[in-house]
Amino acid sequence: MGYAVKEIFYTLQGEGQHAGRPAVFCRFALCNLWTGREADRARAICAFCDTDFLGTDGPDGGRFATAEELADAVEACWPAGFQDRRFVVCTGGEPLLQLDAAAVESLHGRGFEVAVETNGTRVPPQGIDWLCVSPKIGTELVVSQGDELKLVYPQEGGDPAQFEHLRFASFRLQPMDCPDVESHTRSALEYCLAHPNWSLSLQTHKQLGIR
Ligand SMILES: C[S@@+](CC[C@H](N)C(=O)[O-])C[C@H]1O[C@@H](n2cnc3c(N)ncnc32)[C@H](O)[C@@H]1O
Ligand SMILES: Nc1nc2[nH]cc(C(=O)O)c2c(=O)[nH]1
Ligand code: SF4
Ligand SMILES: [Mg+2]
Repeated sequence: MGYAVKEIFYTLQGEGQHAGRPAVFCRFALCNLWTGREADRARAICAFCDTDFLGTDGPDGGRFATAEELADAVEACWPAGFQDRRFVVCTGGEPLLQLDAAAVESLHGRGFEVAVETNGTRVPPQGIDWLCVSPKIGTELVVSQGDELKLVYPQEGGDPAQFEHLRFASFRLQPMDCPDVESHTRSALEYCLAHPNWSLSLQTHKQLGIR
């Protein structure tokens, strides 16, 4: 079987509670809510995606036959000589189409804390250290607990209140990046001010001009 990975890179986590923290990003290929092809975007279940996850041709991307090979590739991106506070963010595409307990275990074996960014439509494997769920309106959410619920805002039919009963340690609104991002940022921050159980998540890597 193995793992199809678009790219692996070292950067700062740009979003959510860990924003600013150095991390290796492992971007898995494929998603269940969009093919990744621009021609299909308009009819995709998730049509606002800001990411190219198609194929395995990105920097340090490829097909990894085993969990150990995948973990080797992640470890190779962490600065040499630093053993502590190793952090990997598994994203995509939808990482939970591929990330399994064996991969989490191999990453743990190399000292990585394992974070996942998921759309919440697939059951996560055991052992994940930080679970960030970003629900997409019109899909069935099968993950009802985690560390962070990060809702892209606004989404049609996506009243944040519908998620508040779920067991997440924090709730965040992330302004939808598109030509209207400024007005979306304004409305997200106004929502947070009026509903202080929600916090704002900005995509700081885009402001910083890093990956
Ligand atoms: C590209 S997705 C990959 C992980 C997973 N498929 C998911 O949707 O959570 C990573 C994060 O970017 C967010 N995102 C995607 N497109 C966005 C956009 N146009 N504006 C703001 N956030 C976006 C997603 O909601 C998710 O939190
Ligand atoms: N720097 C940086 N932070 C991120 N946080 C979540 C991302 C993602 O695409 O999942 C992302 C990303 O693509 N880059
Ligand atoms: S679920 Fe995530 S990766 Fe898939 S299309 Fe939506 S934002 Fe992109
Ligand atoms: Mg991104």
